[in-house]
Amino acid sequence: MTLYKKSTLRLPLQNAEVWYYPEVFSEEESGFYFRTLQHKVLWQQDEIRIFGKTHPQPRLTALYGDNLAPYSYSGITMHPHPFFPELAAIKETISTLSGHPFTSCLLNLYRNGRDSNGWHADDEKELGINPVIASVSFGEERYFHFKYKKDKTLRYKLLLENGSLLVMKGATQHHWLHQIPKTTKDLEPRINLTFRNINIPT
Ligand SMILES: O=C(O)CCC(=O)C(=O)O
Ligand SMILES: [Fe+2]
Repeated sequence: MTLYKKSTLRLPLQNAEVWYYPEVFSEEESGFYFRTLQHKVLWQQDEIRIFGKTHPQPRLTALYGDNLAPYSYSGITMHPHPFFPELAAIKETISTLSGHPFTSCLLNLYRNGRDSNGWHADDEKELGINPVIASVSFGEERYFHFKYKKDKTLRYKLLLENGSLLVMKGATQHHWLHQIPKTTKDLEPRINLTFRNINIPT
């Protein structure tokens, strides 16, 4: 990565600290990482339980980590694979830029516009009290929606562009939900990487 020159944007969300960094990676770097991740990541499709019925998760996922800490959400427990060089290089770039270390990366592959990620907060106890979540996007642009927990009419959305970084920190996960909605638009695949600190349960 060359020196980061683009202006960062702080999103106007109350009781939250969310920053958007466009073009952290150039088009060329983003294309390289998209292709490498698409082929090298051990993608899986888990079954999730919603209202007692199981459904295949509407996207592919994978977990990579520096430690063996498992990560559980929506009734799924994921076990990490070790980092490979290109993924470790992205982690280093994002740690340096955001000023935070990360142990783990949860990846999402949205194959087309029908793949999605429903309303949730990244508030699992393995993440600690005020987690820093650093989310990188490669490939197709998708809308990212926020909804305030106490007043569901308070909403915000932004387009996550190829090569961008979104950082959520502070009290964000306590007060806001987020999602990647489905769309009927004919979309190309998108890869998202969310860097996190996942602690070994005590
Ligand atoms: O794909 C995205 O940008 C969001 C992913 C996400 O919210 C998550 O994995 O927790
Ligand atoms: Fe999330």
